[in-house]
Amino acid sequence: MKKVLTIAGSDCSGGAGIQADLKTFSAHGVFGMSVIVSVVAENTSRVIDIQDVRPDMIEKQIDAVFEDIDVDAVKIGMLSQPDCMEAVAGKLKQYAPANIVLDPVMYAKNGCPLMNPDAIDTLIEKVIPFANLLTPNIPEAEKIAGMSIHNVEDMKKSAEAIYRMGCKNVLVKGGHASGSALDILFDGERFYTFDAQRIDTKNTHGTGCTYSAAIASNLALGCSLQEAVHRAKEYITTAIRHSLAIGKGHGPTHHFYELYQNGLKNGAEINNGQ
Ligand SMILES: Nc1ncnc2c1ncn2[C@@H]1O[C@H](COP(=O)(O)OP(=O)(O)O)[C@@H](O)[C@H]1O
Ligand SMILES: Cc1ncc(COP(=O)(O)O)c(N)n1
Repeated sequence: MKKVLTIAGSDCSGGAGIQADLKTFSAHGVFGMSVIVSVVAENTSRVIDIQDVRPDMIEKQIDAVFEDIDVDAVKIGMLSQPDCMEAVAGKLKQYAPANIVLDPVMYAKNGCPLMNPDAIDTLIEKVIPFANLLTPNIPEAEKIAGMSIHNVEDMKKSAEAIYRMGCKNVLVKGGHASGSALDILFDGERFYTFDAQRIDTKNTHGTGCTYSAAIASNLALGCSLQEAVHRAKEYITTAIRHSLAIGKGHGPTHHFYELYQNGLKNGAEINNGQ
């Protein structure tokens, strides 16, 4: 069985973070493992408080996994402070795992901050260079690239700027744009587009977590990057289409193995081109 690790924050309400990642791993039939970087008291409406795990404890969790188990892919989510980022970066250097997918989480869907804005330089200098794939949404791509994004051309320009920071591939996600749900992948040479119908729902808590965890699962299963993103786009579109009206705010995506299989069989209306 393929083994996939998430290094991220815990969402006690179950829709995002570590919890979304582990549900996504199970739906893909891979063995999920987790290193908790922050404990977040949050729900579908608000973030109440964040307690970061001590950096040496983050390092020890990563050691515990890697000294014992071969890891086929790593998904990295919420890293709230520079010292968490440095702890993770040091261990990525030490263990050099394959297939690192980095989702640079900055805000929850309700607008609450999950990353200290002063940590962005550390993210860029210390963590981004380890990523095989970075998956910013539009506000995150704007912050990292230092530019504003108004259209697809701007998404492409931001992807090029972020690529130059040392990650091997960049996927700028269009969930925060209007029109169809269009994502742009840049591999340093060419752009690839992954487009799906926008689903009219407020229940998008955990979409970015789910998507990056699905990409990491597909890479662990041996897919090429383009195939991994294509399949993950089908997975996230199906998970949003069947998202759950749980809680009073932005409800979570739905992870359900049979649903995933049916979604794939029915073809989840994904167009990918170049
Ligand atoms: N309402 C929607 N309908 C269909 N796809 C969506 C919708 N909202 C987001 N997506 C897709 O979900 C994935 C996650 O994107 P996004 O919501 O931008 O990330 P994040 O959770 O990091 O803000 C992307 O593939 C995006 O295109
Ligand atoms: C612990 C944690 N990590 C990440 C997110 C953002 O989730 P998303 O951008 O996928 O809605 C979150 N709300 N909580």
